[in-house]
Amino acid sequence: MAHFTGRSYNGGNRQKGEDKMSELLKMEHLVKYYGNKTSLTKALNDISLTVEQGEFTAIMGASGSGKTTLLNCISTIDRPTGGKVWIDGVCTSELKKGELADFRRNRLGFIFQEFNLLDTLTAFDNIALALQIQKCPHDKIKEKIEAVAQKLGIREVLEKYPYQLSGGQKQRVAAARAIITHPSLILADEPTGALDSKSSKDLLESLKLLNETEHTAILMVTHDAYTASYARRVIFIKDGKVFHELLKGTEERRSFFEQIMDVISLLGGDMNYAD
Ligand SMILES: Nc1ncnc2c1ncn2[C@@H]1O[C@H](COP(=O)(O)OP(=O)(O)OP(=O)(O)O)[C@@H](O)[C@H]1O
Repeated sequence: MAHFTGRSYNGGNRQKGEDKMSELLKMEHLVKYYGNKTSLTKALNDISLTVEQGEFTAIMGASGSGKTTLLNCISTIDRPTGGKVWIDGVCTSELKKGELADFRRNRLGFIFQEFNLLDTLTAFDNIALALQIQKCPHDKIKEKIEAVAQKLGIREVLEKYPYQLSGGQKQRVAAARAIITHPSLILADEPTGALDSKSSKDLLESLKLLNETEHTAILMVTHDAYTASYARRVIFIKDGKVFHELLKGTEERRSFFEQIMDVISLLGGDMNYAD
């Protein structure tokens, strides 16, 4: 086991000497209750965090700790009971109903555990859909898809339908669909949850490459330490609160994985241990 080199949570403030980046996502005092007076669940209990432009962040926590609720409040799929979220300086709780869909379409990309591809469209058309909605010209669509497909290693499967693809290929198509509109932020909920270890590795290498070359920020919920070790920063949630965070320095991914494992052993819970 590596020595525990993490630091106590400091409200998302960067430490001295760290890269100066600009703020992309800010949450202040996020609270989310489910239920009613007789049966109340406090899913988020006062979370304040910032994520910088281009940052690759993982959110970890045991089942029921509030990871998906947090992601849904950020993505505007769910409304927090209290507190505020800003993305690119826009306070999402101030957006009107009609503005929310446009906001999500233009600023956010989504990757879900279950891929969410349309079965009746080819991989190419699934990816193209995001651009057609934005009224991108036809020749530009082809050019953009070919470029992203090259990066993700899915050029050969673009004319296939989802049922003809492996889980790993489907998830890389979903990643292409998420990145193609150049969103400020990709939100991924357990993106490797339905994949075997080889496909998980391929997807994570692809996400890392997209993050590095396109400078798109990725916020990824996972309960898997191996998956989280691809991020530069890991935030641990317990009972709806931020419990700890780790920042990857210059060390290898494997050693970051060991640091993550150390925090998991402090947290307990049902997270994955394999590397
Ligand atoms: N729609 C809902 N109605 C009532 N309670 C909910 C609802 N959604 C989530 N919860 C509760 O809120 C808490 C946090 O749930 P959440 O799904 O965010 O956890 P999670 O960390 O994503 O869990 P998992 O890893 O199992 O997906 C849990 O106690 C859950 O039962």
